[in-house]
Amino acid sequence: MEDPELREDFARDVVLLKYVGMNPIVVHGGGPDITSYMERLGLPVEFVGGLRVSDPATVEVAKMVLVGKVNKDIVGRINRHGQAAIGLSGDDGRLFVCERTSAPGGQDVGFVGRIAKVNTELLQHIAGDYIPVIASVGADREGNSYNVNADEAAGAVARALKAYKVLFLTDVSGWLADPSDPSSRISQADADTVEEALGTIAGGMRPKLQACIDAIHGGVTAAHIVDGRLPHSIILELFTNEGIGTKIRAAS
Ligand SMILES: Nc1ncnc2c1ncn2[C@@H]1O[C@H](COP(=O)(O)OP(=O)(O)O)[C@@H](O)[C@H]1O
Ligand SMILES: CC(=O)N[C@@H](CCC(=O)OP(=O)(O)O)C(=O)O
Repeated sequence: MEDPELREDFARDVVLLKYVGMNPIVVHGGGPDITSYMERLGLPVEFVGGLRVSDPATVEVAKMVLVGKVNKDIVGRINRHGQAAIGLSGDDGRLFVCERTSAPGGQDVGFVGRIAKVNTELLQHIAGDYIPVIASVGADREGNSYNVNADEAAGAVARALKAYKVLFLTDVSGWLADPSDPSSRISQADADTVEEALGTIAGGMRPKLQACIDAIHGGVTAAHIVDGRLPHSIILELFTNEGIGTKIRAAS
């Protein structure tokens, strides 16, 4: 998603899903953009278990970059391809109620939020006519702002809406049995197998797999991890028999 041409293909594909009668909802992060602005401001960048350590200054940058830059870029592209997109963050219409969370193992990572509640009524209202595009930030009931991992946000939205499917775009070909071997993609797994493996998973794949499990346990039929570097990856995953990434389903 760092490549403008891929972002353009993505927007075109989301519009196509709407045209064929689906109600797509886009939830996005923008970790590399946040990192680049933090570096420009001289702020230290640190991740624990795939989560960015977030002091109040980091949360402020994350909010500015995700809501002001990344969200508007995606909204603009979808609009230009012929469907009206509505940009939202967890703050708008109290879409997300966040709670402070910690990294796996309990390590404090600052103002990193998990999503305790999604305002599904608002989303259902909007998603019938428009394409909601949601930035992964929000606040708690006291008004403290949180940086939310985009996979956690996407999983929570899918679960709350009991979406038919949730797709996670990333920068690898899927869940890899060996992270250093791109050819070791696991094409299908059930949620119990993923749960057993979770303790061994490092980096950004961990919140992604956790979000897949949460979505499946919440009634979502399938969660897919898809290579966002491939043009039209979401169409290929949805409309080909083979699929291109990792598909996770409930244990049968
Ligand atoms: N077993 C694994 N399979 C795939 N990726 C893994 C695995 N373990 C760690 N990773 C790392 O997780 C990263 C994807 O997570 P992340 O960078 O957060 O993705 P995104 O920003 O696309 O949401 C990969 O680029 C890879 O470095
Ligand atoms: C708490 C936390 O880690 N928040 C993420 C939010 C953005 C994100 O998830 O972006 P990607 O989808 O590009 O990884 C961050 O600050 O990077």
